[in-house]
Amino acid sequence: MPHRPLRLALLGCGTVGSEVVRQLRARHDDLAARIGAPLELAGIAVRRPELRRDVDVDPTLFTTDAAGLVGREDLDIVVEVMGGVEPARSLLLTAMSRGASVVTANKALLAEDGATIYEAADIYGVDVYFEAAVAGGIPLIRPLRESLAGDTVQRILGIVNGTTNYILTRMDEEGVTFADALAEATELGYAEADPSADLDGLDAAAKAAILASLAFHTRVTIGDVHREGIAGLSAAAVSAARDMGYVVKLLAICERTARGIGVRVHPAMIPRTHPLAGVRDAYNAVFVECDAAGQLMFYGRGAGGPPTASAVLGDIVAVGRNRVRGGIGTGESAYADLDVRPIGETITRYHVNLDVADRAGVLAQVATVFARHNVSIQTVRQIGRGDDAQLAVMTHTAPDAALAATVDDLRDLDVVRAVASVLRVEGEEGA
Ligand SMILES: NC(=O)C1=CN([C@@H]2O[C@H](COP(=O)(O)OP(=O)(O)OC[C@H]3O[C@@H](n4cnc5c(N)ncnc54)[C@H](O)[C@@H]3O)[C@@H](O)[C@H]2O)C=CC1
Ligand SMILES: N[C@@H](CC=O)C(=O)O
Ligand code: NA
Repeated sequence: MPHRPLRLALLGCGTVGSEVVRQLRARHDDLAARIGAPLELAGIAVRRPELRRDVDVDPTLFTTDAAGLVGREDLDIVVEVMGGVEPARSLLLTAMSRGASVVTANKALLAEDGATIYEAADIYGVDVYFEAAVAGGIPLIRPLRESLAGDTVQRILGIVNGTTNYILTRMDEEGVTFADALAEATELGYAEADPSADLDGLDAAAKAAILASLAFHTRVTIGDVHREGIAGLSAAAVSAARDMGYVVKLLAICERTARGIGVRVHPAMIPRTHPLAGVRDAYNAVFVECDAAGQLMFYGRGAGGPPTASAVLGDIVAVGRNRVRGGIGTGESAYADLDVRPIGETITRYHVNLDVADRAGVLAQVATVFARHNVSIQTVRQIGRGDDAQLAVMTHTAPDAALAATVDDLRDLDVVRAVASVLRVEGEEGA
């Protein structure tokens, strides 16, 4: 006997939402066959129903009463693509309390207060799926949640923000200024409405928190993530890295450490030969390093309407199948409850560019500061002469706290006119 149609409500109809509607319509019959029941759009919550959209929608589906829509008793799936913590959180909680499963692309909400959402799903016996929340169309959540559930993840290293990767690519390859590259990214529709979420690393930190939670079976929130954005990065630092055979990328790194886990987002230099160095423009790529599976790489479009909607539709099919067959999929797994350790305990390397006085004895003074903090120098070279003299120092690995204290003390040296740039160096051994 054919299954009754599954009723679906959409919250938000912007870049992702309108593409979800378009793809739902374009693949209606295939989706019905894959799920075992047709999907029926019951309503779309929007702010301005009169707005012209890229997709044809029956205007009677639009409502400005999102709370009324999710309060209905007859919904099977609520798809949230409006973004932001509130009212998205309250709307999803209401939807779940009425028995609907939830599909969301909202990394900000999940990284801020995923616990409330997962607990509600548990209480009401419904699904929460969120493949689109990290790295858009790239399947990454499901591999971590399901395919790798039998393995032990040691480390995740990736580029998870398309906007900043676009900016850094343009600065590195064409010498475009930061401001011009940002304007281009905005024009191309990669940047958030408020691009500071991209530039300050907030978007990447939310994604890192979600990835770390899944990989380490531990509740990690955005507040646990050490975060540095790219706003302070100079064109000079990017071009100095290029001259040395490195490229600067905004990285998200989640790793097991001696005493727990570390989760961080910051710009870093990686060797030009590293696979992540070739990830250009708004593309994302994520390495996952496991005990048994070894190194895995996930690559593709991390932003934009069509790829993100592809991830949303995949979740709709998964949730729909659970509805048709009965039962629910994987829920939150936070049993390991590992400690999120401070950035100071991270073992890493620094590359430091110093504007220095060009006279005898300067190198010795600089080297003494590194030695005082037990930071070993791998290479040091002088660039320029006289007023343009710079020392470029590459360290060996050391605790981040020791490296940071070294840089603080270097600033106090009379012979150091300025600390021109400080960048961590990643990806030299393996991924
Ligand atoms: N655009 C992208 O490339 C990606 C977006 N996402 C996530 O998907 C979600 C949606 O993103 P976009 O579609 O790009 O944003 P958008 O700004 O284009 O669309 C959001 C829509 O929701 C509507 N909305 C917001 N609050 C509302 C409310 N209270 N009631 C009714 N409508 C409301 C807005 O008017 C807007 O039309 C966000 O959580 C975002 O972080 C995730 C991956 C990639
Ligand atoms: N602004 C984000 C969109 C997707 O998450 C990005 O640039 O990656
Ligand atoms: Na994804």
